Amino acid sequence: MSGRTAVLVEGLRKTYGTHEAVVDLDLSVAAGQTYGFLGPNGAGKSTTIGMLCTLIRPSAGRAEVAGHDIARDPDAVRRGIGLVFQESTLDGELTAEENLRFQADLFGMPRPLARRAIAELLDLVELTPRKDSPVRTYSGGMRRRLEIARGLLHTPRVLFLDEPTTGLDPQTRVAIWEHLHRLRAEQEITVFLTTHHLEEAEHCDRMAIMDRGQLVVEGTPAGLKGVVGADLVVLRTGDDEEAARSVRERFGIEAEAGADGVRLRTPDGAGFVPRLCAELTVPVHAVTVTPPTLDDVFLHYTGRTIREADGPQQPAFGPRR
Ligand SMILES: Nc1ncnc2c1ncn2[C@@H]1O[C@H](COP(=O)(O)OP(=O)(O)OP(=O)(O)O)[C@@H](O)[C@H]1O
Repeated sequence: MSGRTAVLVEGLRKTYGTHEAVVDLDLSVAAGQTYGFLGPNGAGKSTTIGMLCTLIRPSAGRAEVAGHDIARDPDAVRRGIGLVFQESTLDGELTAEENLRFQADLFGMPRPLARRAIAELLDLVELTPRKDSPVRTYSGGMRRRLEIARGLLHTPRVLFLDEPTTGLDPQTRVAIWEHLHRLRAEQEITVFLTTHHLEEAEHCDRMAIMDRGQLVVEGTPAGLKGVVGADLVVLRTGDDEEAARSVRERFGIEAEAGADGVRLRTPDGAGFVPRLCAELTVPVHAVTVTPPTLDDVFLHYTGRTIREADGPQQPAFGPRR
């Protein structure tokens, strides 16, 4: 593995009985990248992280993380990684500082080094003013920030985050991402995260879409959206049926009149709208142009949206377990 590769995965597989949770996964993550695994519930994201962090034994295949083989040298892998789980594993009765000191002791960090690292990390996640309060008095966002700080305490080369903002409100999600971006700017670290939030995947340098244990497609968020390639244009007109017919006949573009107006897809929506308005003989009241989203990408490759794949019982942004 080259020095610039933080995670290398070859033919990784996990089978539970007859159920294939992860199927022949191949992956390479360059050092210093923020890499996202996007997929619905049950796609195999947590199982993959579990294998990469040496917590779950693969059924087949191999992987190297932070320069070490997960099967041959699990202790070295563990020293090289930080891990933030979906569920909180903080001790609510201890303060932030005590939680971090406990972790530093687990890693056998010398006391003066630990003191310095703890102070710096509490600053990084802006918890210094509350460092002496018991964690049970913290909000969900503060706990998650503390968990991220704890994952970083032993200066890992790769930080794994399993659903870092699940269960947090939208404002707190934004704040967590501000912290992760600052972290990236201040430390040479690879961040590997799982998510089923589309907007979270947008923060990644590269990402993989996973579904039913398989890697569906991999690339940059912009590159993946480029594959879908078409903006969604929605028109409100004086006569939507007539407008849709006109779009089909004059431009040869598939257009449909529905409850929210006339919908069509075209590669350069903003460039197309002036031509469209000039050609249409019916009055145009409103036009919206929406670039492709990662959900369009998921739909393009799997035939369903992430929300459909998550199932109707799942709240869009709430805790799932
Ligand atoms: N210990 C286990 N025993 C049996 N099946 C399991 C086990 N762990 C996971 N699975 C199954 O493997 C599949 C992948 O699960 P995994 O938790 O990796 O998915 P995920 O993409 O992380 O989903 P979520 O976001 O809900 O955690 C699921 O169908 C799950 O039910």
